[in-house]
Amino acid sequence: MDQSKEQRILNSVSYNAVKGDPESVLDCIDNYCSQKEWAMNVGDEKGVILDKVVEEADPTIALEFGTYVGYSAIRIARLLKPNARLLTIEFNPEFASIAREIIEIAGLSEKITIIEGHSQDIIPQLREKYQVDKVDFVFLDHWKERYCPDTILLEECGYLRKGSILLADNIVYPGAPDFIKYIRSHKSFDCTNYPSHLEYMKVEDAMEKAVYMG
Ligand SMILES: O=C(NC/C=C/[C@H]1O[C@@H](n2ccc(=O)cc2)[C@H](O)[C@@H]1O)c1cc([N+](=O)[O-])cc(O)c1O
Ligand SMILES: [Mg+2]
Repeated sequence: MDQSKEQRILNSVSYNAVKGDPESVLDCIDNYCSQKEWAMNVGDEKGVILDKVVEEADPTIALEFGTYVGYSAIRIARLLKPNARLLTIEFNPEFASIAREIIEIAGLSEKITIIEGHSQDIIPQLREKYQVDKVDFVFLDHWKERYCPDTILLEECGYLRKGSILLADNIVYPGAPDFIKYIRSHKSFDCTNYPSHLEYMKVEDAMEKAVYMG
């Protein structure tokens, strides 16, 4: 059976990236996906917005929904301080195993924990199974119709604290209208929109930052 696109991305990283160098892994994926096969990584343009918000948050505990092949997990984890860690939730076992290998090549396996499963099943387990008390930063990049229910679940489970920062990808394309409606009308969230473009394309997109005010 011929390989998947995600396997071909791993092959390209494994062949071209410098082991232990996260930047070279990111560059390799961006080059492959802009020149050979498009893939749904946050990419190099929106990636700069992600970097800035992660630096602003300076999280000890970061959470990501939607690992895919690990591109944004590497982008986030490369900026974390020594004792900080990223938990990233991935539902598709093939993507999870490819992400694990790409993250290993980047030399960031110690800082990133990939949790396999559905976000709505994992979120309630974060306290007991993963010793999470509060999350300082959350990157939402999984199924767009899950952004809103999962944000509500994070709040209900008590993982958000005054100053917790959420950042959501794809606000324009594919879009997350129910999430935007909810978060912008919620009194405890202070929202900022960051216009940008869809990864590797000239299509309009945007990211939304929401700071929890407690
Ligand atoms: O659809 C998009 N993203 C959905 C991502 C889904 C990922 O989240 C995982 N997951 C993990 C946990 C879950 O609970 C559910 C899914 C899935 O297994 C997949 O790895 C998307 C689409 C476009 N696009 O141009 O079409 C552009 C983008 O930037 C996108 O992010
Ligand atoms: Mg996305």
